[in-house]
Amino acid sequence: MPPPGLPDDLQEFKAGGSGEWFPAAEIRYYTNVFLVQDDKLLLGYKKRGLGIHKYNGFGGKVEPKESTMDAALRELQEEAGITAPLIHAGTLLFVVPGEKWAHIDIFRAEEYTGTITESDEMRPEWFDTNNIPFDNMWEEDRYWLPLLLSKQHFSGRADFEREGEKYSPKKWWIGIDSTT
Ligand SMILES: Nc1nc2c([nH]c(=O)n2[C@H]2C[C@H](O)[C@@H](COP(=O)(O)OP(=O)(O)OP(=O)(O)O)O2)c(=O)[nH]1
Repeated sequence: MPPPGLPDDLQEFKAGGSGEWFPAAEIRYYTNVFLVQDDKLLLGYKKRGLGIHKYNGFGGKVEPKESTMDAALRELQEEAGITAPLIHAGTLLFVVPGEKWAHIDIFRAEEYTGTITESDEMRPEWFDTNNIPFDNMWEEDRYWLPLLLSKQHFSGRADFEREGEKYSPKKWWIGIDSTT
């Protein structure tokens, strides 16, 4: 059974952790873009802000009156210097008690135009898809990134406890959309 906040028609893929899901809160929208070419994945090393010193896709907050797609394209341009046709890969709810829920629309791109460029926020780096730096990423990314790579549409939720800038995973659930 999917946790609160996710659609009902999901097939469980990975779940773990313990305790209760944190209570509902207001939702804030984010984007995250992963570029995949052959057996290579482009990640960015985050130099500031949420997730500092972790590798992640390129993305950020959706601004008021901006569509999610426009936000994803803007962040990809700002953080990696490129533009790309984006395919919706899945969604993730990232929950921290006492904070707004982050609803993250996650996109995959397979081609791009422009020159991959380091920005103030991200240092881009290519990784082999069988050598992804999961130990230096958000904890639950290891569970859903394989679904992004295998082109299976997913939805997930991950609840974290926060102590200062340290986020510890508490409970997570990742499902595959049964229509894919
Ligand atoms: N892969 C992954 N990404 C996550 C998780 N949680 C989470 O917020 N993110 C992403 C969503 C966004 O792409 C990014 C956080 O956005 P941000 O705070 O850098 O937003 P921004 O670029 O608008 O920031 P700023 O300009 O205000 O500094 O981290 C997670 O658990 N896994």
